[in-house]
Amino acid sequence: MESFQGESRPHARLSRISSHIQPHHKFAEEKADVDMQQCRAKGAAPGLKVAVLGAAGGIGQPLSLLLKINPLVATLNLYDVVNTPGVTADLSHTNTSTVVRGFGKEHLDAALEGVDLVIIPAGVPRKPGMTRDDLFNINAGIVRTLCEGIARSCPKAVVNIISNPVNSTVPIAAEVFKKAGIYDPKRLLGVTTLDVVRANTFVAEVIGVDPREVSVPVVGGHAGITILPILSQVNPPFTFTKEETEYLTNRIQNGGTEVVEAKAGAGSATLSMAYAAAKFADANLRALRGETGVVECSFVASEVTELPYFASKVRLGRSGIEEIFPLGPLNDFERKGLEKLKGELRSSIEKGVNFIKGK
Ligand SMILES: NC(=O)C1=CN([C@@H]2O[C@H](COP(=O)(O)OP(=O)(O)OC[C@H]3O[C@@H](n4cnc5c(N)ncnc54)[C@H](O)[C@@H]3O)[C@@H](O)[C@H]2O)C=CC1
Ligand SMILES: O=C([O-])CC(=O)C(=O)O
Repeated sequence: MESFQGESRPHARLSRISSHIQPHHKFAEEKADVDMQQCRAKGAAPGLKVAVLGAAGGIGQPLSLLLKINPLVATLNLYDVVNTPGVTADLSHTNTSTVVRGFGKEHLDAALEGVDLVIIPAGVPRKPGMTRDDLFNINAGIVRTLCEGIARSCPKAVVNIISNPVNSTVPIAAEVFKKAGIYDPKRLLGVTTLDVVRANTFVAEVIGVDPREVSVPVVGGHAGITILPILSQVNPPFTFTKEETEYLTNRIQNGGTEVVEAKAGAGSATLSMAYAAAKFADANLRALRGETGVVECSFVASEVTELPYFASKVRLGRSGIEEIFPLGPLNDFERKGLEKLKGELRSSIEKGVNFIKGK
């Protein structure tokens, strides 16, 4: 069993080095509580504290790297049940001002203390032939345990859930927070950004523009037909043929499976997911810092449809979600897709809720 809590931080003064030359895993537990401000590198913003739970995984590692180079992140806490010392030591050598601290299995509460944004990519990924729901039995318990830690240590944090099946893990997180009496629907967001990233990429290929200039809302949930791209609302505006619409919808809905099959047993999307999660985290952080007009798609507690959770465009602010936008005008194809997804999405949501309510 791994028990690790260490930190790596920039040294503002040479005289401090002596206290940092011990191997990371030898750091005493209380050392992690040293005042961060006094050790922050010159020029570093007194910024936000972010925790990644599952930081040593396929998503966790590149996501942590992208957060380490985000100037809005002052402190980055890396938590995993294995391999955090190595990932922490490695990442700490990148010369950005973000302070990196590593936490092993027994130190969940310390990893979460005072954190503003928690990102959860912990859990098992799919292998070919599996659905995301096949991950429920393992990942539901992992998400529950981690959310219980959040309730104890940083009940006001904004929480981004990546662990699959997102259609169930977000309701699981909500029920854990309700049980603990700290639930705030504005602060709980399922990460569906990869669906938007894929939609923008695939659409850009069809219409022949830079993918960074394309914006497609993707609504519903994050599994198969519950992923519903609203191609009629693409920006820049474009009219797709029936064939293009079917091809793009199918490719976006099955983007995850495309990667799972290409990786042939070695896991699911990690690099594109880390990119998407870092993009979504950056939006959350900018909003927490007071930037206005930050809009992203996310799977959240919602009244946009009759379902209790639904992904759609949300406006982020200083306290999490400030506004959930209605779906806007849909064409026939999209209206049918919306009706078709509701049954599956409802049962995935109920499965998550019942996992905590014990039904
Ligand atoms: N929302 C989305 O769009 C996407 C979600 N995913 C999901 O993200 C999850 C992680 O995927 P990968 O990083 O590829 O898997 P991975 O197996 O490479 O990494 C998972 C990490 O979680 C850690 N872990 C396991 N139990 C833990 C616990 N109790 N506390 C903390 N850490 C724990 C493992 O030690 C491992 O380092 C999977 O459930 C996958 O399906 C993947 C891609 C896209
Ligand atoms: O497909 C998977 O299992 C991982 C995932 O959620 C995605 O890539 O969208």
